[in-house]
Amino acid sequence: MEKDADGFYTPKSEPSVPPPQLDDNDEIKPQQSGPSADPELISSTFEVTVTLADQQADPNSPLFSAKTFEELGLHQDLLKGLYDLGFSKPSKIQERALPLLLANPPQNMIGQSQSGTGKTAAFVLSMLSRVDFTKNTTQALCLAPSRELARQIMSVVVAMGKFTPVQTEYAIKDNLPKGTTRVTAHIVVGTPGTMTDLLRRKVIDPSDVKVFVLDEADNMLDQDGLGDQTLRVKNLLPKTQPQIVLFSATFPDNVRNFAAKFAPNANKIELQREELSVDGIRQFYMDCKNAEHKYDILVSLYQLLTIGQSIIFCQHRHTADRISQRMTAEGHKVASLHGAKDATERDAIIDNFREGREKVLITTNVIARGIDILQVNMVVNYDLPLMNERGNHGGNDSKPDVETYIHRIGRTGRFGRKGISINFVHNKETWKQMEEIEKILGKHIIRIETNDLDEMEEKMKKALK
Ligand SMILES: Nc1ncnc2c1ncn2[C@@H]1O[C@H](COP(=O)(O)OP(=O)(O)OP(=O)(O)O)[C@@H](O)[C@H]1O
Repeated sequence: MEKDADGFYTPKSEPSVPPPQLDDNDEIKPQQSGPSADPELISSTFEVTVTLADQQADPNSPLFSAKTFEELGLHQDLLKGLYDLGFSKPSKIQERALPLLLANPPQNMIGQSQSGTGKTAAFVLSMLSRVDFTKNTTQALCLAPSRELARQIMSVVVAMGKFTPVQTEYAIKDNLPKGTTRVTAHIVVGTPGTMTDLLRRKVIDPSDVKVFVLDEADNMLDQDGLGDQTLRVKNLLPKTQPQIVLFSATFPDNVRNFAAKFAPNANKIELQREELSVDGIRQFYMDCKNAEHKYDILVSLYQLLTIGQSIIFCQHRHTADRISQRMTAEGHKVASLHGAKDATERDAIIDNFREGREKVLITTNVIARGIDILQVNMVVNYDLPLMNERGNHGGNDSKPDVETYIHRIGRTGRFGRKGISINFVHNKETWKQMEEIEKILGKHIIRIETNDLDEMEEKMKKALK
């Protein structure tokens, strides 16, 4: 199965490739032909070809694995789903996490791996593996911090579960038909507020839940963010606690301890600080004269932003709206997305962007995490992400929010692809914030002149090679 025009994996009535061949031992082999049979080649807009196979064979790459999917103990129907998606070899996190996730008796998991390295498949396969399809009850719950991410995860559940009878349902705002009194789907994916509501109203019966997954777990457990609501969901689950699975690219110290209490006795897969950001993402900065100059620079970048697709991150909704209105009025085609828009509008905006109908998306931290759109080759931090005064994400304090920075730039450079990030700095304070990010990540952020568009284009093209 390939991603459809919306960038989602949706089952087609006719498979795009012939079904996997069963050999004498009933073993499933990866596809040898068909459109999704050559996942090794990734082409970028600059006509550069990256060989995924090289990275998956390099022991230093997060995409490396010494094993095959068959060796990881997955059911044949799930192997078929994987090959149908064009996955031929596991990534490091998949190789390491899956055997631990599937072992019996089930054990909790705290798993960390860089952005775009395949964490979703690891937890989706583990949910699909634990479901007993002969029972029409809810057996796995998955929470994500945004409706956009919940919808994306669901598309992976449906794609990987294509050869199983899995039933799924959303727990996101304005999605269940009015008057629904009972959800019996095997797997429910949603956001914490709506999930709590459906559990409280007994629309979802949690008594058979065997797996509880938190994607972007550090964000979901952050007491200043979604932590309370996530805890509420956990408290509504059966006393015989289900297997708790936490995944993220980042686990800052202040959440790590809480995560260990939330998922006791968990198997842990952790990264070192210097491993946090992906090498394929080249990080740049531009020295703007003042806040207004940032806008001029963004406009002058427009041509480059639309070569592939780009995401522009602002700290506030009103900035995202203001910039997009101004650029639109000046004849540029851009879209804006943030949490103040209603559900239908949000779905339409992200779907248009996935489809490539919009090339530039101006947004807030709402889609900083998890969103997987392979054509995004540029991320701009119009405003650097900042902590709030209590030292948590999403504020206005002077400290940079390094975790959010890692997630934002991770919207590009997915699964071995190349990508570019550009930070706009415009005064001493933002300069210092960027310096701190540089220090913490141990990565050099390269300067690009704001007045030399040709140099800029050259540097960027080179970075994408
Ligand atoms: N084994 C594999 N072979 C080929 N492609 C893969 C494999 N595993 C995952 N992918 C693809 O890699 C991309 C990134 O995967 P995914 O979205 O799961 O990353 P992630 O680790 O969850 O990132 P983030 O931290 O940003 O949420 C997806 O497009 C996915 O389809």
